[in-house]
Amino acid sequence: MRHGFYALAEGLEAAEGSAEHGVREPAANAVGPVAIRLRNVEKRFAGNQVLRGIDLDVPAGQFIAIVGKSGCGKSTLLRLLVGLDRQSGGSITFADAAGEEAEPNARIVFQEPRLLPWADVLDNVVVGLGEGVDPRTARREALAALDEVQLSEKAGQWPSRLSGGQRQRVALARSLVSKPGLLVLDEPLGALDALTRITMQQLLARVWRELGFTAVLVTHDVSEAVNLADRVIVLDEGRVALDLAVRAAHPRRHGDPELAALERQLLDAILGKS
Ligand SMILES: Nc1ncnc2c1ncn2[C@@H]1O[C@H](COP(=O)(O)OP(=O)(O)OP(=O)(O)O)[C@@H](O)[C@H]1O
Repeated sequence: MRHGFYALAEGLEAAEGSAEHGVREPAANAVGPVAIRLRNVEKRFAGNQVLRGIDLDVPAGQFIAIVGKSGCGKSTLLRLLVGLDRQSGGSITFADAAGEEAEPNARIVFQEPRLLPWADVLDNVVVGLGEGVDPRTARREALAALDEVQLSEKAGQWPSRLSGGQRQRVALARSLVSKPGLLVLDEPLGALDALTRITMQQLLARVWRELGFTAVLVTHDVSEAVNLADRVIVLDEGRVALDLAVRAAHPRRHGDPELAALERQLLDAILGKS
């Protein structure tokens, strides 16, 4: 399946993975948010069954979070969604707002920002557009993406001069610059301190509301999941164990009792009730 995934923009793992290099949608062809449909998705690694019979429908523009114990298959599922790996069975398809099958123009943000140390912040974002874009257009789009993450004043800075949170904002801008229809986030805030993490959650929530892509977030933090997502999926040994709607209005506040009750429900599903 061709995902329209542009590997280089997403860093070294993507470049060495099985994604198809050099395939991308220019920003002008942005598809808009895509709906995702998984049917009976299975994944095995040399006889080790990691994902089992996953059926999931994600409407276009929804923000879902995936939580679960270590090793339950969260990252494996993300890698299938962006085309870095292929399922062993079942199907994954994407559709545009009109319901027509579409390339998702998927991007992924990892826990580590994976910036190019020899390029300044602006050029690190330009990389997200891939090759063949007019340099002036590329610069303009990269500056707009940096503005979106409130980092335009660092455009000429080296990555080594940035804080961890700022580097992760550059990585986010690099993913946003091509106007993805699907943004996949693999523990993107996991390496940040608690306060920076909350600030970044607010930024992510705002960016998602403004740009309207479909988002799939993997996190170990159930509080982060209920603060950001419309819906939280609990994976257990490669199966969907719980599919929980989060209806609280945005902006959400940490400590809100409604969210705390959902957190409790998620922890019970992940750890088992004692
Ligand atoms: N390329 C691979 N080859 C073989 N086994 C793999 C490969 N990738 C993942 N696995 C196995 O699949 C299982 C699920 O891994 P995955 O990384 O998806 O879990 P996870 O839920 O994301 O874990 P964590 O929360 O610790 O990051 C693990 O047992 C892992 O060892």
